[in-house]
Amino acid sequence: MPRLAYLGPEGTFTEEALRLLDPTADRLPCANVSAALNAARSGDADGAVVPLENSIEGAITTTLDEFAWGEPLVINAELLLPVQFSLLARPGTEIPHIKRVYTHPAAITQCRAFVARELPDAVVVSAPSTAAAAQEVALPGSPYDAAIAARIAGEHYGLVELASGIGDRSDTVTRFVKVARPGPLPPATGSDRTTLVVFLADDHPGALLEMLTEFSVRGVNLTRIESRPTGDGIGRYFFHFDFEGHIADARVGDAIAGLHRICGEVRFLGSYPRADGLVPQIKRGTSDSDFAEAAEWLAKVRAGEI
Ligand SMILES: O=C(O)C(=O)C[C@]1(C(=O)O)C=C[C@@H](O)C=C1
Repeated sequence: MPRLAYLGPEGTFTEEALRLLDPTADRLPCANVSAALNAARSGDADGAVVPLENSIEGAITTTLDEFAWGEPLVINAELLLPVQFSLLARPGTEIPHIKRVYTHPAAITQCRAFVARELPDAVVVSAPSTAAAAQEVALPGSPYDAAIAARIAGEHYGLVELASGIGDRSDTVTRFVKVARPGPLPPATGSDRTTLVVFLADDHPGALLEMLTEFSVRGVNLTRIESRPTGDGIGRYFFHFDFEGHIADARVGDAIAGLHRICGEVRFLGSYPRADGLVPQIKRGTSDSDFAEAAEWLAKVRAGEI
């Protein structure tokens, strides 16, 4: 049975995602995303499950940066989890008395309208995770009056639910990924996604356009692009890409090789089945057989046969 590290403690959305991704895995709760990924890197765990992006908040930047800088890890699965938040408190607490709320920063963004409307005077403080917030609020001497977390976290830590479905939108989704140390890749399924981190060789006009061209001319559809600071000064950025297809697909492999030729460093973060099952539209001239036929034709031309 694999042992998977995750953002804990028990009752986080990440735990729910892990249970759905691998129901039989042993679970190793960790204090934060970095600790979960380090457990996978060191071998304390066989892999880890971490949040990557949210339909309201956007990218989880800690995860993006860990993937770019730490010892390499590779994504082998993803999951889209609808997230619903509840306001949880110790028994006897009433909403008008809530002055300090504790929750994960991603939940703060997603419940902004509810907090502004129902808790206008409350201070909202960042917690390492939604379940860590619920666990803390359950302590008798806690400085916090309420937590925003999943209902299940309230049940787990003995809190009462004062309000449910308090997210600004009812259709919020968080995308989670399962990662492991580099090894054999999941086979191509026809409905796959690939993730890369790319560092520029040097800063020059058109550098971003040149990268995008590698995808565009091969008909590779991007599903996420993010720039993140390298830390080397204002204006210094690296890039995170998600796109349709598997590195085993000719158009995808060719685009990645093209980036490798023109960029400073390309870090491959995995090709894995898409959670939404969508099958990409293959643009004319970019299928595997189109690439094979063109390579055959070129070989003949070079051999003087055409
Ligand atoms: O705190 C949790 O429960 C998490 O699993 C983390 C996390 C996130 O990082 O986005 C996951 C889903 C929700 O969007 C809020 C928080």
